[in-house]
Amino acid sequence: MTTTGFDAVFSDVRVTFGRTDALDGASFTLPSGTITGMLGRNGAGKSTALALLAAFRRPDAGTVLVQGHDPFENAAVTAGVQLVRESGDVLGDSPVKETLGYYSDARPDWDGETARRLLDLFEVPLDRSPDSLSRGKRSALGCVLGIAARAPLTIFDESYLGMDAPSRYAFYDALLDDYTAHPRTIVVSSHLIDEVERLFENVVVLHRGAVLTQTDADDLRARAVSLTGPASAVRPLTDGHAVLAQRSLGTTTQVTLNGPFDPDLPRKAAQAGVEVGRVSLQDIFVHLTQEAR
Ligand SMILES: Nc1ncnc2c1ncn2[C@@H]1O[C@H](COP(=O)(O)OP(=O)(O)OP(=O)(O)O)[C@@H](O)[C@H]1O
Repeated sequence: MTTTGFDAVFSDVRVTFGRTDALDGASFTLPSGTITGMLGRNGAGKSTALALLAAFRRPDAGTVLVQGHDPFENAAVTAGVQLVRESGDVLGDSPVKETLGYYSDARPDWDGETARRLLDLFEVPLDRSPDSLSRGKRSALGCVLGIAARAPLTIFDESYLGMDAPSRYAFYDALLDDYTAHPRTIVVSSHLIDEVERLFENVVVLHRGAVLTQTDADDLRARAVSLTGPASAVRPLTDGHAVLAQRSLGTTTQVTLNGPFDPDLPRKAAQAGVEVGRVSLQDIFVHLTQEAR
């Protein structure tokens, strides 16, 4: 691979199915050589956006550029884009090893040794057909193909949901290892945000076809904190802050605050015996999308 990955730019993209706007003026960027989490509730437009990157269709309005070019019917671009969907893009009724041969011919940066090592790790037999495998093994096959293709733009569209938890964690580790050794642009869409958030450097949150926020993952994490302690000590610390959530157990209260924060908050909290904690991306995502409703 001669690049650290393709970048992609969506500008005011609209895709309509009948009376549904799957994408409704979505604009965001996938920077080259980063892992971006594509988040959104059911029906937010994630799969539609990812299918545009893979040139499965053209937008009805706006532009999608991959490495500066319209990917649609552009073989030079699509040769470098790998979309892994849960349904899998494999030769369903032929042995897995034939799919490997197909990828080896079609993908310029294909690494057959990595594919075989990971298929062995996930215990996917080479002589069985994908159609005869369990859902989890089929998902694992798709994920392995996605990693071993080493495409400059690699997209995992909830491709690992069929896998059990140990297999999913093995996939996240394998993806990070391979990405570290061979940087490229990766997009991961998922509902399991708690599990995958450690992968993300950037986050795009889609909501009803539009971009709610696009940001560095650490900036998004820093947008909220939790305060836990006796209700009487926590309450004064919330003054002047937006409270995203609040819950109490006995005399202990936990509030989630949205920034910007009083720079003195950590000192005041320590003095009051209140614990300041991180808020997971999953919780921030839930708050963001609830607010947007
Ligand atoms: N082929 C299609 N025909 C009709 N409507 C569609 C089609 N594809 C998507 N849609 C609609 O477009 C909207 C966005 O769908 P999309 O699959 O992109 O969302 P998503 O964020 O991937 O959802 P999920 O997390 O549930 O998979 C939804 O309202 C969906 O019903």
